[in-house]
Amino acid sequence: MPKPVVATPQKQDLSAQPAAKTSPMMAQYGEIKAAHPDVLLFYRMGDFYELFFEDAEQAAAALNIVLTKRGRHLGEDIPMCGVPVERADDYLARLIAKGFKVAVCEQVEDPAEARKRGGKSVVKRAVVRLVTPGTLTEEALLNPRRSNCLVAVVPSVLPGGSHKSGLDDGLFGLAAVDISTGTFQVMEVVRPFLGAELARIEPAEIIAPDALCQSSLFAQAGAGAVVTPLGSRLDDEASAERRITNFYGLATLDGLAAFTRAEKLAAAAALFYVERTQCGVRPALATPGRLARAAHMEIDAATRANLELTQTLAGRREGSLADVIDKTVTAAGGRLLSERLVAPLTDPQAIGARLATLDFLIEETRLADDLQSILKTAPDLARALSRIGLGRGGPRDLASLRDGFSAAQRIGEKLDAVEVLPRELTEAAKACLAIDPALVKDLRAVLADNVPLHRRDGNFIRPGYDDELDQQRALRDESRQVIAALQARYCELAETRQLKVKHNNFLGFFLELPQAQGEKLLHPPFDKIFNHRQTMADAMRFSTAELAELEAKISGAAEAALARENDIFDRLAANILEQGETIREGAAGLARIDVALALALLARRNSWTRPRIDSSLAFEVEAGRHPVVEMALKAQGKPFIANRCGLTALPDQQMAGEAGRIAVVTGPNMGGKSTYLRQNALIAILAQMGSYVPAAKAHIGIVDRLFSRVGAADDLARGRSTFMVEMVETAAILNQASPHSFVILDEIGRGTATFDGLAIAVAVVEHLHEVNRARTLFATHFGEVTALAKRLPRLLNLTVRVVEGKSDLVFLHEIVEGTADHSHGIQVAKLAGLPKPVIARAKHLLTELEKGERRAQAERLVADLPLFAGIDAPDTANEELPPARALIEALDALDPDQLSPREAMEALYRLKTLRAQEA
Ligand SMILES: Nc1ncnc2c1ncn2[C@@H]1O[C@H](COP(=O)(O)OP(=O)(O)OP(=O)(O)O)[C@@H](O)[C@H]1O
Repeated sequence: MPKPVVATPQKQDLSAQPAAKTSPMMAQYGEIKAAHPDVLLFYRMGDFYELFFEDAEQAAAALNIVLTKRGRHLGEDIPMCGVPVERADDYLARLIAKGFKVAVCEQVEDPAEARKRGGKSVVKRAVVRLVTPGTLTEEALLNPRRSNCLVAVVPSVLPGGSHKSGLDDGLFGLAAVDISTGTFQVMEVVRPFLGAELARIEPAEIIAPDALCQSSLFAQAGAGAVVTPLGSRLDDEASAERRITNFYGLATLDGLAAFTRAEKLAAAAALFYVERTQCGVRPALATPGRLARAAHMEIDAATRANLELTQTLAGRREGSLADVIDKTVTAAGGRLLSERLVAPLTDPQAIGARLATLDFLIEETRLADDLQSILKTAPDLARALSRIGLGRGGPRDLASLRDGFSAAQRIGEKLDAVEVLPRELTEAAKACLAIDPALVKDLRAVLADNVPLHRRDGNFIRPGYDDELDQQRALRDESRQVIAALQARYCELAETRQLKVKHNNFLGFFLELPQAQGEKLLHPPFDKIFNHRQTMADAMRFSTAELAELEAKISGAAEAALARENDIFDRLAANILEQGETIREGAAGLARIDVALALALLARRNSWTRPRIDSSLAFEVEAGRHPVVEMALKAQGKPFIANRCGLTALPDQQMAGEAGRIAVVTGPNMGGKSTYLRQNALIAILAQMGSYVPAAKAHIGIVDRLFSRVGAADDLARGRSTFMVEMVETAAILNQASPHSFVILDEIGRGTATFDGLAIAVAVVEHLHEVNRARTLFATHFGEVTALAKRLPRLLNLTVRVVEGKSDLVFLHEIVEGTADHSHGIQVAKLAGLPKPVIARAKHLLTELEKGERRAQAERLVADLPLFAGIDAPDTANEELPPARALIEALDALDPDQLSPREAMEALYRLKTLRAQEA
């Protein structure tokens, strides 16, 4: 995980030194470094980027490269290290991954120009770009299948402003920009949801006002991103609007979505940072779209991590749900699939539209296969376009666009030929066909078959395309032939066969031959023709007047040819950028098709079914499976046992209001309880992202929020023990879950003393049943909790079946109604290989305990206590509402999208008051 980059004051301040003591180059370095104190400065010198002073020390340590020295400053050696320009991307990637930021400083004039100003003049240099984790564009620095977002977080009310609750309870504007693809989204979010939103976006970098960065906010909700303080450079609302309109060349913001103040501030902050890091070059960003939070299933950061949606708890993609379901064939498709997975929809109609696409593609297998094989030829259009937009594109990016456009065209035509298409595919096909076919033609005609990565390497324009270029190339190549002839002639003259014509940047063309033969050329008559240039360990180098003349001619022709190639490149790039928006939409269309094809293929191959989705509180899954565990078992040749889950409350169980059921799942360790809990949460996620699901049948009433308390990990970095983490997460659930939520709780209370744990588990179940009324799966080892079913009408007891053999246990992994008779903990311990004497002793103790008083006490705790002690059961609508219920209803009545910031603030205060009453 990248560490936050902290400004490191540099020891040297060269700009403050008397000029006489500092070389002109070091003075220039000092001046540039002073303007970029908190980043590593890559200072271009010829074919290297050099780093000096502390930058050199830090980079050498981080990159494991040699630290040398160059000259002296204030009587001390200047530490230096360097990376070759050719391999700079690799080194940059490693530095960025370690949390550094880098300013790339280039020579911005020809050294010849500098020489004209006098012998001691230094070549002009300038920082052309700041490379930060959230503003990357190069292929080598990016993960192709992950988006790379920069997120600006701006509080609606700044701390120290008129409102005391600026940070803790406030409203935030959030702007997420991915300059590698040009996407830009803004939203407004209240403090309790900020963590979930950041966890969804998984930003590479967060920028925020200083006060916010210094607060504990991002330590809790930063999703591991590098956090960059914005300093005091925060616009007011009017300047924010101006910044946005200026960026897009618009007269007003009216044509875009109606943004709130916080959203405008965040969008402007993001644009400010993008312009700053790109040193004034404007990436081709889409205009910001507004994201309504309520449109997505809310999944908090802990739940997202625990369910291992896009990465496992160990931080790897293998073994995550995304890894198992991702059958996309393009990088953009992979990114979109992950985005959908972490933001399942809540609108049944929108989900239905996605499912209709899958229905169609599952039916039309031939067409689906054809489309997928075309898609396999489509490179990453969005990222190539973005690099071209930033002037960082190379010939391979043009080739990617050419191949991508032609794939889009073929896919568009194929879909267009189908009579009745689902809406999503009609729209995607239209977007694909909107890309101007002339562009493809042009690119095909212009680009050579094999093109280099960098423009500087030349030879990317097809021979025969441009007369002038062909002439320059002929001249260049002819001269090369002349050189070959010269080599033969000089061999004769020097009476050796070992003479070679070579080239380097320092000498240009030169002749090289072994020292033994070279010696002779230093003397008459040879020295009239051959001018000695260098003596190496085992070779000597010479030049001749004729070679120098040719050198000038060749480099002139080569330079002219390259300049001509670059002119053609620029013209093409300009044509492409003119259609940037259309191309981006076409690329998005291809990604949507890729995702649909991938999900259709997944459903077809694994016999997944179409879920029924509506706005009820249903939760009925027949023969559900855990996709990741199933896949892992399949690899070992073992079957996965499918299980039913029914949490829909019967009408007569709902009492005064809507509610779902709670299933208490008991059973032995290793029986499959956790798998069962997670698989049902994953089925809800898959269904709402618009995928078929691993079940024989599924009916899911929209889940608006998904909560989980599973797994146990200390959060020592934040000073929380396992039990504390467990309780914090449980508190969040009990305070926030509603009947429309889905909750999975695994072994609440196991992290503390038995009685405390049991008491907490019982109280939590009661609260969930009476107050939250959410559809819930509650796994526990406290068998006593099952007794609650006698008192709580919507409670259901499930257990995992095991068969106890003579000497061991057989796990059937079958979930059935009922309760576990005992926990089999000792048998599992035996299976795990605990020493025999320990097992024997434990068995003995267990018998004693089961006979004893403690057990009876525990059972009484659950069975004999007054019904719902401490909880006011809201069983008639006319009774005065208990405050927690009132709070939930007040929350339910709110529609955040309809509130002005002021109304939102007022609502927040109302809620706080209700909460205070409850306490
Ligand atoms: N439905 C199933 N079909 C086949 N194998 C399963 C099934 N469910 C679980 N398993 C296997 O059993 C193992 C244990 O499952 P799981 O972790 O869910 O058990 P558990 O009851 O939660 O255990 P504990 O109480 O110790 O946490 C899994 O790793 C998997 O290999």
